[in-house]
Amino acid sequence: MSELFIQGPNKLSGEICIHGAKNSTLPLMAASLLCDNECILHNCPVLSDVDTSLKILRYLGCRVQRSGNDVAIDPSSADQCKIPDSLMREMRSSIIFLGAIVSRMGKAELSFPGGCELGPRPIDLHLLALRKMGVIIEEDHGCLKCSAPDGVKGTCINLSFPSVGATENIMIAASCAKGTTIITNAAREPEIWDLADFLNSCGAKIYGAGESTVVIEGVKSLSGCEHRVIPDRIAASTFLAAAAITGSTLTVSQIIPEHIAPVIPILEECGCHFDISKSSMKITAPKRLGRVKSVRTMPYPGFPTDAQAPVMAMTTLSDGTSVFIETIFESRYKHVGELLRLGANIKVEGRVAIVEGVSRLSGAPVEAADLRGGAALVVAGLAAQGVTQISGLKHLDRGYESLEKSLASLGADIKRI
Ligand SMILES: CC(=O)N[C@H]1[C@@H](OP(=O)(O)OP(=O)(O)OC[C@H]2O[C@@H](n3ccc(=O)[nH]c3=O)[C@H](O)[C@@H]2O)O[C@H](CO)[C@@H](O)[C@@H]1O
Ligand SMILES: C=C(OP(=O)(O)O)C(=O)O
Repeated sequence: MSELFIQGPNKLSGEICIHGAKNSTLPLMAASLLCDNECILHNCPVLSDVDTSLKILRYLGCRVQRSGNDVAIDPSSADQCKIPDSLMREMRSSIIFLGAIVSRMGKAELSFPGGCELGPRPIDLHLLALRKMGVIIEEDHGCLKCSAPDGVKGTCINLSFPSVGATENIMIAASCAKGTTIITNAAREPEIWDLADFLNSCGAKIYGAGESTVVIEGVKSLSGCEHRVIPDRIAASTFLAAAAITGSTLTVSQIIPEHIAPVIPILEECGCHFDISKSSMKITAPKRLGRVKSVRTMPYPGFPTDAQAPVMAMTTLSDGTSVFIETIFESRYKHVGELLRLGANIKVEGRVAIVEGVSRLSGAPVEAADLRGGAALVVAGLAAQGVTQISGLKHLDRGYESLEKSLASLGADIKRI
């Protein structure tokens, strides 16, 4: 298996164009199954999770074609309702196909999804909602056998937690349901808004996406459309953290600055300065970062849990003590043990991590245990003295397109061997 070798420290400079959002692309690909004819998605990142989604769509009988960052999906020939366990295990987003398959085929058969191991990641909210919408779901030895003999029906669903995936599954299932669905305490992440934008372009009637209450009036059918995926706010946040820890000035472009707004005040607190324009921002980092008092992960518009690890890596070289509180996932500190190998000083107590900034990190062999934990190791490695050797790249390849090429183009000494 290949590994990343980073020789640090090195400043970054220039401009990085941010790729399309993984967490938008995947639900959009699932939603395209509902359409009567071809959908074209632009700005799809080249990632292993996108490959997995393409495999699932092919398995279901769709004709799919990828050309660079454009993906064409023709679902008119879809005739299967099962997803094999091996594909379900590849990523969390495989579960988002459930609402789409059962809505289109009247039945679906799949198993529990994979994805980053961040502690328990149940799908009870997805299943509860779909059951309320008239879907019969039998759980048998890890297999979910689902059918909707009378079709999927609109209803009122109050989510006990604003789950991103559950909100997406309900929106997709509800788009062609009989009647109106009202989701209260819905997730408000930008990816929810992007999904609604795509479905509405296909003829759906979704109102309020991005707010806590989303109303979906079921329509008879959806046509295809052309859609551009929104930029990846977590990839952008990762590059900002990388610029900050290396004391760099960097322009991050092809972004929606508003989507990164929850991360900016944390970087400003550390002493970074921002020049923000319509679709880009320039970060200027100080020689030595200050500490950040506390970072609490929260559903959007709070600080994103997906940015916690890269931003924590950034604070390992801060002057002072930074505190992190992870409220979304039970076990999202797997990067801490690896950051300690690089010389960081971090203590974890349950959901709280306390980072005592050190004046120097030194390169060492480390292993990524999950996607954003891997990104944290890259951020730290860019500022560490000597060689940081990172294994476990399959996680990074799920979420960052050509990461080492992008960083090398900005001045980092980084190679994949
Ligand atoms: C592919 C994708 O878009 N992944 C993102 C999505 O994951 P995902 O959609 O899995 O995240 P959720 O918002 O559903 O999960 C948030 C919390 O709700 C809990 N929960 C969720 C569903 C459920 O049925 N029952 C339940 O208890 C989870 O265990 C977790 O503690 O949102 C997360 C939170 O922003 C991000 O970290 C992931 O990058
Ligand atoms: C946790 C993540 O992804 P997934 O939900 O696909 O595991 C992530 O993108 O950080």
